[in-house]
Amino acid sequence: MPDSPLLPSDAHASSAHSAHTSSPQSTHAHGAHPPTRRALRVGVAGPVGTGKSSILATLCGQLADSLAMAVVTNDIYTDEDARFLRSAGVLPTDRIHAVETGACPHTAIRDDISANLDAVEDLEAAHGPLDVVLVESGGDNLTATFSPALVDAQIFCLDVAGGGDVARKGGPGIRGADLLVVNKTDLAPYVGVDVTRMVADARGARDERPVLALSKNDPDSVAELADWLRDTLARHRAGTLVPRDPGPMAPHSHPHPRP
Ligand SMILES: Nc1nc2c(ncn2[C@@H]2O[C@H](COP(=O)(O)OP(=O)(O)OP(=O)(O)O)[C@@H](O)[C@H]2O)c(=O)[nH]1
Repeated sequence: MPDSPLLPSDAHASSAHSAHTSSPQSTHAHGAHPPTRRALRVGVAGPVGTGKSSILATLCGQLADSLAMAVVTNDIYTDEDARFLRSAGVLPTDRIHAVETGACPHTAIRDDISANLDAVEDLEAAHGPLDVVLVESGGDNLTATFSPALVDAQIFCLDVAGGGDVARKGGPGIRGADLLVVNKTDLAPYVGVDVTRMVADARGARDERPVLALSKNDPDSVAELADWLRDTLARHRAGTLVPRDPGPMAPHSHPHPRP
């Protein structure tokens, strides 16, 4: 993260949405942001099928009555995730915007974030002021993370069906995301995973940053997820939330396809 308190996303926001900034910039600590009315942007990343869209649906279902929310989804070739969320009926359909990345999912959330930034800003212009915009990454591998210039906080999602040892395998999302979700805990008995052990492994890999054992079928864990988002929004509003970069993905290349 750069030392400057003004991130690129703030530069966009402050020109497009300066009317929503609630107070002068003189009161924030070094590294933190000024108190702001710009929507909190939260990214949700993780391997394919771990439950990212379901987390968005759960959060909207819990909070959309009390917060102004919108969603951006990313898929490589389709708008499947956006269609799932629209059919879930948790938000008005025009608050759900699909980005078709046409490339590895991490490209659009980390390397060239312009399509996602445009989508977020279009939603804010059409429906603002918003409280929260959730951005779902396309399903990727363990090393995909969001640029802190796109999101203010990020959730990394694993599920028990991927195996109890995944949390030990590390990677920037597991290690450094603001919240690590160990999802689908209701399936643990069927896949032979000890959730307590998996969560302890995850905590060990994360310097005690938060880990949430979640099942969409377990109301207590769903309430904890909603509380985390409310708390994160409060810190964003107060200017004390500092977007942190979990780190880049592992070195890799994108070979040109054969003609
Ligand atoms: N049993 C159980 N199933 C879940 C839970 N959360 C999600 N699922 C199911 O897991 C499957 C995948 O969930 P999605 O939310 O589509 O996963 P995703 O990570 O968005 O998938 P991609 O976008 O394809 O990477 C669906 O069949 C969900 O219903 C959970 O807490 N418990």
